[in-house]
Amino acid sequence: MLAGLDPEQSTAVTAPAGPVCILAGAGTGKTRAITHRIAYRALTEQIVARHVLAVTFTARAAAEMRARLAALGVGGVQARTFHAAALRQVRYFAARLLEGRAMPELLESKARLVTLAAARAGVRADRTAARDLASEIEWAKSSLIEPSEYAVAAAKATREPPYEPAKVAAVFAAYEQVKRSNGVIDFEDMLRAAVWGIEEHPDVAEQIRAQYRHFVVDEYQDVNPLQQRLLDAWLGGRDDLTVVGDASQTIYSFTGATSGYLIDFPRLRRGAVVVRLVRDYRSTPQVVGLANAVIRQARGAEARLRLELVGQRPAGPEPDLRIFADEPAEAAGVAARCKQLIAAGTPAREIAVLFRTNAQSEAYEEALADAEVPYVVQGAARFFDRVEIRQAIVALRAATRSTPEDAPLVPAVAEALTATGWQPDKPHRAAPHASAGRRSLHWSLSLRSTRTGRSPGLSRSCSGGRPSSTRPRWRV
Ligand SMILES: Nc1ncnc2c1ncn2[C@@H]1O[C@H](COP(=O)(O)OP(=O)(O)OP(=O)(O)O)[C@@H](O)[C@H]1O
Repeated sequence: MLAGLDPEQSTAVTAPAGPVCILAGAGTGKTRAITHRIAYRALTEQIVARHVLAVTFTARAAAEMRARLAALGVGGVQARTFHAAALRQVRYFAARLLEGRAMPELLESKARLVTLAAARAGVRADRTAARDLASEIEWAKSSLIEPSEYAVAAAKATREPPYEPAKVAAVFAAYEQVKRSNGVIDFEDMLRAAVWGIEEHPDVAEQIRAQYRHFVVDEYQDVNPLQQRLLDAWLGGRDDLTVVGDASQTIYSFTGATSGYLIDFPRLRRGAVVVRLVRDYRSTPQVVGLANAVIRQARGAEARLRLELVGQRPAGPEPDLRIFADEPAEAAGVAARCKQLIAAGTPAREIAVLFRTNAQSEAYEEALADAEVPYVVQGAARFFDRVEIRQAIVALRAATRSTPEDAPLVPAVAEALTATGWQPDKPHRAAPHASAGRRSLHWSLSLRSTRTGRSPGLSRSCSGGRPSSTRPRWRV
């Protein structure tokens, strides 16, 4: 279990029961460290695997952790997100907590009810405004802030609310009422229900604490006050807690997450073992050096836990860091660079453009289409979940089936797409770059020919969306 670990990872893995804080930079093997720690303790019979609750940030990370533990021969560990763990707990204890009442339905998205609540509070909110209001409500609820406290708290946190704070507070209060009268709860309510179940029901608390005795929290720099409260409720004053995080990777502050819990962990948890993982196994020393140089600029509390990473891989080319004024300029710069590389002989398929969230693909797709650089969007399952994309795929399939062998496919595709409600001549964005994350019909597909059953060999890229006289509407 200890072979294949570096000295710092070994320290983390073998640290005794109690608070352990693993400060781990990107690519330093933190997943290896925490899975090995759980497995090592289980296999040396310090703990029983089914008493471990490992909380991850995403369902994908939870699945990864379970798979790695299974590969190490350890089953039975509960690896879940805060939401999944809370939902399971509330469902399990529903009969006791709800005293026979039905479990309320869980709202997948706040948007519809926020729009209703805004109307009730006398605030006119279009879709974008409703989304911004929903984010504000989410921030407040994750930060344990009630509607009556919102205005003061928002000012203190230097929020930039979409309306004046009193209006947001009114929408927030109305939202809570609308939700109650609709008999539904949102994700934050579910976490609150899990907290309330433990804090107010000693029998529930006892049963949960008997089940979960050892805790691991991944991405601890992005925990919000509501999640921390749930963690504290689970712990019930015990301290067998391993947290893993990197203050320099805090990315969810706008939703209420705070790296404060990670930063204060060594001070607040007596006897905490603190381990720093700084050997970066993923990137070349050149890339690691650039990352260090960027992170060195950090100021404030995060800077105290800053990690200086050491690249472990063979040397590679020097990366080129460029800074742009805004996202469209950055996307245009990336597209221009791609064009330049292709003109110099680099095959397009050897160029990758990476971005953090799927919503950002819009800016890049637009810039690449404008620069007439062929592209394929890959690995973004959610892209294919978009309503317009699902409609388009259905339409394309129908078109390939109904088009005669020798007829050009493209008009049939356009026709079929139009039948789905898409209007090629209608601009899809009033202000193209004003709202990051808005979806538009601007896409690229790689299709298998259903008519021949063969792969066409080249990807068919269609660009729709903003009509332009200089840009062909369809390219195949
Ligand atoms: N001690 C080690 N020796 C050699 N390679 C290692 C070691 N520890 C981790 N690695 C390699 O480093 C890479 C990152 O490991 P892992 O996925 O565990 O890291 P991580 O820190 O969880 O990653 P992330 O940056 O995504 O959070 C993997 O390819 C892993 O095999």
